[in-house]
Amino acid sequence: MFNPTTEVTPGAEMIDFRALPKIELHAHLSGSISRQCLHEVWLKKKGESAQSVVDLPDPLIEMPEGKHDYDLTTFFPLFSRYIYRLVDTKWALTYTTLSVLQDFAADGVVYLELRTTPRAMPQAALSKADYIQTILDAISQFESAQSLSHDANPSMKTNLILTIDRRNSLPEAEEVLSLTKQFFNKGVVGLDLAGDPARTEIQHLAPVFQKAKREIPGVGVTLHFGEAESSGTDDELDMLLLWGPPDRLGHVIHLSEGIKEKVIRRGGVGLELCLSCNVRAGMITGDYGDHHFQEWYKVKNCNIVLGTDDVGVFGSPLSNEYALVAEHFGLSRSEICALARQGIDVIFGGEEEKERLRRLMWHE
Ligand SMILES: CNc1ncnc2c1ncn2[C@@H]1O[C@H](COP(=O)(O)O)[C@@H](O)[C@H]1O
Repeated sequence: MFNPTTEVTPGAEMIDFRALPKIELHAHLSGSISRQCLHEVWLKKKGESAQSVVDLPDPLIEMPEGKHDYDLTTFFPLFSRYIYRLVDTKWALTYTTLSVLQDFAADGVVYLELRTTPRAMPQAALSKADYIQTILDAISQFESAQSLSHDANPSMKTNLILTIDRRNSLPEAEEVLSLTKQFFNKGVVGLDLAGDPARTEIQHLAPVFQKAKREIPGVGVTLHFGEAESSGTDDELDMLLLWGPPDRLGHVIHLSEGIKEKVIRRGGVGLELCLSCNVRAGMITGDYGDHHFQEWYKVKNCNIVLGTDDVGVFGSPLSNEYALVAEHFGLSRSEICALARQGIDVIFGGEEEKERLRRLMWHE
């Protein structure tokens, strides 16, 4: 039923990148659904003559396997125009979430923080709170099945981060904050800022992020940071560094030298770097070897965590992200293991989970 993407390239020392225990902290739920899984949802809905798919092409035609060249103008509409029309019932949400969890676990992910934008589904009588509860139930179902299985692989722990979209009005963002409060310590561990970086008017969201840590002690804050030129101005990035303040930053592409210094001076900030997403969506100039991974890798007091962003769209599982780094930046086996372990200190999942990861992640 599930079909994890396979694109693992052997590294210099023949590391089994899939077996390497990995931490994934930057994965958007709806963008992580495989095309095969979307196709299965489409087939079921077609069979039921569901209204939402009457004029909706088959995912395997709309997003053929091998097509990964979405850019920032074609990428965001894919969700509103297409994926959200397929995933619009409780059944589809549960089915696709289970598939995403299965794919990450099969790829050797041992700790996952999935992020998602709470979305009401009025036609299915699902509120935003129901949306979150449905995903949390799927996670519990997956974790119970894992604990019963005789699989020798370490099990994958999953937590949820709720996304505030840059398009959100203040009341909409307040609602995400209050949902975070409602589900905090019940599977939700953090708050994210994401969405189309072309939307540059975001100052109105400041009070929500400033309130987050005050009102929810222990909550994690991660922000998409300098993802595009339009969202990489010093004005925006200086403002974002005051929001929370953030524990982790996503993408970190368009940063002036001054902002880079401020990030470094903070110390211990988690940097969620998504190589294939950035290269395939043309968010950086050049190819993998030109990725800013190489620059940040030299900075010793930040914690780099590789992420897939949207593996269903960009087609590169986390094991492949590690293989790419080994290949393009010449990391040895022990350096790859040390890189994978950098994520431990910046998870939002608590001390006990950090201890579990310290025990099970490879040292070399
Ligand atoms: C280039 N990478 C990215 N940059 C910014 N936002 C992104 C993103 N990839 C995904 N999203 C955000 O996540 C939503 C889909 O997942 P959920 O419905 O929330 O699970 C998208 O609508 C977008 O707002």
